[in-house]
Amino acid sequence: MESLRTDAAECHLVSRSVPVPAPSFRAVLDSADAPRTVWSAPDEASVVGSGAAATLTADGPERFDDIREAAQSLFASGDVHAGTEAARPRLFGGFAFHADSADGTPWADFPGARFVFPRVQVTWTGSEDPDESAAGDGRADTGAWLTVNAVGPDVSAADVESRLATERERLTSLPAPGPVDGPPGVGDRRRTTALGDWRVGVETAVNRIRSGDLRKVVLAQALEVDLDGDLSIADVLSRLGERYPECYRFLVEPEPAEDSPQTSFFGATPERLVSVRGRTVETDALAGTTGRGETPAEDEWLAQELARDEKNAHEHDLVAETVEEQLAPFAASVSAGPRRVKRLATVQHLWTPITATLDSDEHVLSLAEALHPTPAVGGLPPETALETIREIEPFDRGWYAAPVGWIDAAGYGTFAVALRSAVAREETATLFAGVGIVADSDPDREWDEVQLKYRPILDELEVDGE
Ligand SMILES: C=C(O[C@@H]1C=C(C(=O)O)C=C[C@H]1O)C(=O)O
Repeated sequence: MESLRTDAAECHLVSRSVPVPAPSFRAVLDSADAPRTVWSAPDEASVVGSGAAATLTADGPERFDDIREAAQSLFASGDVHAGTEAARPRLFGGFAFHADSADGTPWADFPGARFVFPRVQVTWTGSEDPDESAAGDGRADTGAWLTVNAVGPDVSAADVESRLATERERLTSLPAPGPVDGPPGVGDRRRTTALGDWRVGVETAVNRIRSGDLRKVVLAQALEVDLDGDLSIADVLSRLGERYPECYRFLVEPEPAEDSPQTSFFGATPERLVSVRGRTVETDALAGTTGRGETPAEDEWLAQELARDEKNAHEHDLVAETVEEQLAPFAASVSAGPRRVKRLATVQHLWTPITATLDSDEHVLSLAEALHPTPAVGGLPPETALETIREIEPFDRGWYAAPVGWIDAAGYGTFAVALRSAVAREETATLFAGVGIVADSDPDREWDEVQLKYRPILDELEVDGE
């Protein structure tokens, strides 16, 4: 394709890319400088970012607008030779769940919003693992690009091109990674919410729903675990990619405060909040959950039970209807596919794909702001649900269940809902999981569903049988 190029009289952003033989995802991530970034989505190129050429942060209720404005001014004057669309300048990051994000462990280094324009970026347009992508005819899909970015009043194209040559040398001489490490093992576990307190919380929510103040609320828990060994995020993300190919994988690692250890927020979430490309908007209503069976027949039976179950259907339909309503003011048309079951390695969900055509050009962040939090992670009515969450949950959600993704100069982008995730720091990891509460929710069944939703991450931390 024609190279993507934007020249401006006054250049503050310079970006250069070259095609490279696909390096190993794990080797690239392991050798990346802080702050590291990972984004990998079904049907999209995977990205590892190393360092930051620019970082945008914002706090408070205006954080979506503030990031959008800062991104537009960053992208306004660019000298960009991307070579391919997937390597064009993009900002990667996300938001805190609540507008007034609290500080303190484990979220101390996470502002209300933070986006990184990577200093060095590797973009895989083919497989992330060159060893696994060899086609039957012996030729591998080796689509990958190396990009070097710089931002500032004094940056020169010559400097960026020379850095690109150096980075290319470094990339081609990366040592092959060893075998994927096993999980580190889990020692002590601390729950934010004991079963008794959970029952009281769910009953409070159910009473509020029965009294008519609330229609649905999503209550979450956190589980802090001590790790017995080192956690390799590269290995965890690589294994999550194999087990959950239909999920959105992410890693956010903000610069730590002085002398503090690095905090890493990562996960593999099945839920897309929104993607915008041109005037096409795609989103998913995902809510209503059951487990996986031991056999294909049991799996099928569970899926059918889920599809028939009235409580789950109600929980789900509130999400699908609300998403459609929230998109309506922006859209010439909104259409929802038939409700179906999405089967993942550990759980099955009710899923309605929703698409819309915009009336006029809209920035993806305007749509992300309008949709977040959907009743799949917040509730209905939204304000009462958020108050209920604040009142009942004894911990700060931080970036859990909030939008993570990317934006580009055109205002296109994709955001996922940061579920099936954990925040790791030194020898501990804190996992998060939540469930939708409606009028006939049973606290003990909801408790079991929370435990099921810890599985994707816990499976990557526990040694078999722990
Ligand atoms: C809140 C979570 O998941 C959400 C809640 C679901 C439910 O209540 O059935 C299903 C999928 C997600 O929308 C989570 O995984 O933590």
